[in-house]
Amino acid sequence: MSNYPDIYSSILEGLNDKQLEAVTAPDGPVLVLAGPGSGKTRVLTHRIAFLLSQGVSPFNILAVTFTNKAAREMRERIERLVGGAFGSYEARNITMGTFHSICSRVLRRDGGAIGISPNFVIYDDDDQIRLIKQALNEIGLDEKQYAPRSIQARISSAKSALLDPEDYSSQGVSSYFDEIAARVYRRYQQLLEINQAVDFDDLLMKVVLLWKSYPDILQQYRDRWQYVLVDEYQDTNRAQYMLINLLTQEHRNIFVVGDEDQGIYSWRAADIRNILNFERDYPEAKVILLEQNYRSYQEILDVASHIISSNRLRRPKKLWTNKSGGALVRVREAYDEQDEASYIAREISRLTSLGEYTYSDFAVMYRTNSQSRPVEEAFSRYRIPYQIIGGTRFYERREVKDVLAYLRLIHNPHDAASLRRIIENTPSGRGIGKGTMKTLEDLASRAHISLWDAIEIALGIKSLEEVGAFLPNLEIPKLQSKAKESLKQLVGLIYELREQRDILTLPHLIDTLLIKSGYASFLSSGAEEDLERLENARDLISIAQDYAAIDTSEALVEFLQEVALQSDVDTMQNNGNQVTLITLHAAKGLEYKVVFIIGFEEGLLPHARSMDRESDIEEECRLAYVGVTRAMEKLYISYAFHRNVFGATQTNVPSRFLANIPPDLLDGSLPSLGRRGPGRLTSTTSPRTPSGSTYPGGARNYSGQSYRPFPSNSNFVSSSNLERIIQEYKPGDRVRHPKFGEGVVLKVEIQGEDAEVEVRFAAGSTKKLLASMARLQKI
Ligand SMILES: Nc1ncnc2c1ncn2[C@@H]1O[C@H](COP(=O)(O)OP(=O)(O)OP(=O)(O)O)[C@@H](O)[C@H]1O
Ligand SMILES: [Mg+2]
Repeated sequence: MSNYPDIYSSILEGLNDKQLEAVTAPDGPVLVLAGPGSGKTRVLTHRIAFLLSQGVSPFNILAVTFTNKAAREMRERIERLVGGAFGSYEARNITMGTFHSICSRVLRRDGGAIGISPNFVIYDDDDQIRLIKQALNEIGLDEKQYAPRSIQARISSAKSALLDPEDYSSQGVSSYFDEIAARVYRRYQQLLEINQAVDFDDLLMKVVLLWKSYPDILQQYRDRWQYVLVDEYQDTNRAQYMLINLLTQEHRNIFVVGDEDQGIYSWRAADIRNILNFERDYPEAKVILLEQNYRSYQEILDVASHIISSNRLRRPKKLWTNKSGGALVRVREAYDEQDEASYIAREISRLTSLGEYTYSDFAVMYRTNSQSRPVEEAFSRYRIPYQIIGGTRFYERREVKDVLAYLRLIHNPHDAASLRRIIENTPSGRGIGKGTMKTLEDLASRAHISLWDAIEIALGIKSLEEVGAFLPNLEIPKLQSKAKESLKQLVGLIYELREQRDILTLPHLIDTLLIKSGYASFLSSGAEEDLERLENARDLISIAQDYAAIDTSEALVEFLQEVALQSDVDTMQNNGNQVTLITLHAAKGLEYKVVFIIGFEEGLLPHARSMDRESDIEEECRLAYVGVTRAMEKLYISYAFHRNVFGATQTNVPSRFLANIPPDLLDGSLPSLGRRGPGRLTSTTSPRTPSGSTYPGGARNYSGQSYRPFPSNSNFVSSSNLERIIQEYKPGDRVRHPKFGEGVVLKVEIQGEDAEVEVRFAAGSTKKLLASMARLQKI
């Protein structure tokens, strides 16, 4: 470091030798391969600051992150690192964001060359499904027989592999279903074009197409982005790989960081082989391995290493840290998901009341979104503030989508998804019936024009020639006068709002559209629900304040793009003092002082869907590994004996991923059964593991009990559970049953391994219930 003048000290200070080597590497390709928490993201951030300090213009730097939030944080960090020396305006001019947001900008600017309107709208998942249904319909196929979701998945993977409909028909088809998908893909793509829309995968694929077809345009981008940096490189797909490759082939200033063990997006066509290809494509690459972990205590790392060690398709890697003396990783068997959630709530209350932690230090992680519900309920009972990442997002709320549909239509009237949404939903039908819509859609379909054009033609505002559909034999449908009137009003409204766009700021425009469209009065019944919806709709106005200072056409583009490309994690707040509830997938790259991973069970982690293929199981293992390595100080892993899945009670066994962990690394019971090999968690007895304690509130820590294998018979209750039941109910207790309501316990009787509880319900009936099955709640 002494070779560098003082001015660089903030950039280089505190880096270890390997990190320093990466940050200060000379121009040319660099690959940083390293495990979680070893400072890859930090190195990438400091590398950018270092480039700036070397006189590289921020305009010449492109940095790709996995979420927009990560990009924002990286930019702020760089500003802080270089701020004093170079002025904070520097970092603002770096191009930084996700692949999708960067590609969206490229297409907006240069997509015209390959026939993409600069006003294109971005279709989300919902829009895509609607369009696929429309395509199926038009081809005469039944959407019940050919699930639109499965077709969407095929189209998406075709696009990620850079196969257009023709390529896919000729190369990607291996079954009858593929053939159907290929036909739908073709029509779907045409419909996107007519709607002047692109889907997420198009954003990437179209830029590859653009750059491949127009070397002069590619050259402009090569000249512009002379330094390209990519975080989380293991999760790039074929299209992303091509984008980076096209950009950097010439100048070869490519700096990527990644970890093969953390590849968790192969279901979105990510390909870990891109890391291997890197060394093939850039044989002169400098490869740097980082080994020291700065995030977690050794106790956590040891557990992580044992979990990932069962994967065969990997190079062994050592993780070490000089942070030792932390707590052992806690493993706990819960009775069911409620018990699991209550335990977490109590533990968080306990730790915060000791003053050691605040709520924002905690995260609860899970495999599937639906697992968050019991945790939310427990947190409400314990008054623990939380934020949930994913779930129903603000932008997915009906009223928000309705207002966005108006905005999208103002931006681009050819977007039929938005037009249909407005006609069908808000405010109630707009007086345009199904018959009229069918007539208009038929016209659009036959003439290969947008729905908007079809409406204008039917109203006599435009002729077929004017919209570029010269079909002399096409009969223009006659509409009923009432429908005509309603359509005229709608078209007039959109024209009027488009005029307003040129006059008003974006927040004003939204305000105006709420009033003129009748949407505000539609929601003004005064009912609680309507008030809330109106409030949400109006929240868009305050969000749009960020764009009030720029020209409204441009603001609208930026605003819609931000909304369309927002990921779950982007909505996460850093400022509130609240616990984070997040899926394992979304937790990538993040860190928390205390992490709870719930549902460490066969069927959830690994997920039932991934049981068939070894490569899928390995991906689930990496997912578990990603989760475990998010923890800095304390880690809790839990699995439940019973779990309610879509209304049915399942009896699950602990995850096979626990099987490779030596018991002395854990505090709590270890399901040693699984150690006989993956997938063979059959019943047998297992050694008793010491530890365990009682928790406030009188609930037991099952980890203090010997591990009991659970036969699939769900009446079975382990002795620990039996103890709990007996402790839990006594005559006179007031209880609540989900179906029978409130009642009083009259009698508790042991029945083999279970207990029978007799309850008199307030409604009058007396019932005998098996304690293990009844889902009684004490009140
Ligand atoms: N040299 C260092 N000195 C002190 N702290 C460091 C150092 N390097 C990294 N850290 C800290 O260690 C933590 C992990 O770093 P970072 O997030 O960059 O790791 P990563 O390799 O990107 O992890 P992941 O694979 O999970 O994305 C961060 O809190 C970071 O600030
Ligand atoms: Mg990282």
